[in-house]
Amino acid sequence: MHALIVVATLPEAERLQDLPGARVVVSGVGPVAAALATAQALAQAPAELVISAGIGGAYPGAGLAPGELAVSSVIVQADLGAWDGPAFLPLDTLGLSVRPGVPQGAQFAVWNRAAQVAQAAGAGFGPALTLCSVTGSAQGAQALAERFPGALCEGMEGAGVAHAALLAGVPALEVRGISNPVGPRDRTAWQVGPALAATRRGVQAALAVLAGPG
Ligand SMILES: O=C(O)c1cccc(C(=O)CC[C@H]2O[C@@H](n3cnc4c(=O)[nH]cnc43)[C@H](O)[C@@H]2O)c1
Repeated sequence: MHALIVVATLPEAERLQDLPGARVVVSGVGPVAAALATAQALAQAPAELVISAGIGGAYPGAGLAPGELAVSSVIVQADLGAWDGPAFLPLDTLGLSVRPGVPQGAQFAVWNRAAQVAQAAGAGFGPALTLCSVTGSAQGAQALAERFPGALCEGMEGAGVAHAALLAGVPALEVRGISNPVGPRDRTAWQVGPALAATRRGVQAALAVLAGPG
């Protein structure tokens, strides 16, 4: 069996397609596209591990510069909940679940060897947040970092992949090569090349851990 690697875009896939033991699927951008593509891919062929991989932003205080790597300790759909004035109420606080009849808030557990992957790759290890839109202000970044202490990075697909993997009974992991700091939008400063290289390093480490002794 192989690992299923789900990426949002073709340039992200092109840097991973030659890796032995990996089946790479391009989902399109966002958690819905990522969940649908993951579910479809797992229905077509089973996988031992599903990896949500790609470029992402690093929160201030995460200690990750562009070109460095984040590996998820937990995957969180950070915008799933309700605003009560200035207060954000997460799904579980509201007594709601993403799975009928089963308590499941917006936090998805990851593969039990995720820490080993982070160590092998020299990556940061912490919560990976998923949002439906790129955060574009210092206040927004600060608020998310406060709401999710220790949050390392943000992307737009991880929780969708993790949700589909959970329903299929397959462990999930997110690896993000850092392209930008989360904060005021400055697309010209994004370091996409180094971020793609870091993403590849993270996927390679995960595949090596998967192939190694359990
Ligand atoms: O703002 C633009 O002009 C622009 C042009 C091309 C692409 C974008 C994106 O936002 C790409 C989103 C894509 O990349 C991931 N990503 C990378 N950095 C972040 C981030 O700081 N916050 C959220 N997502 C990020 C994301 O997973 C998407 O797949 C913008």
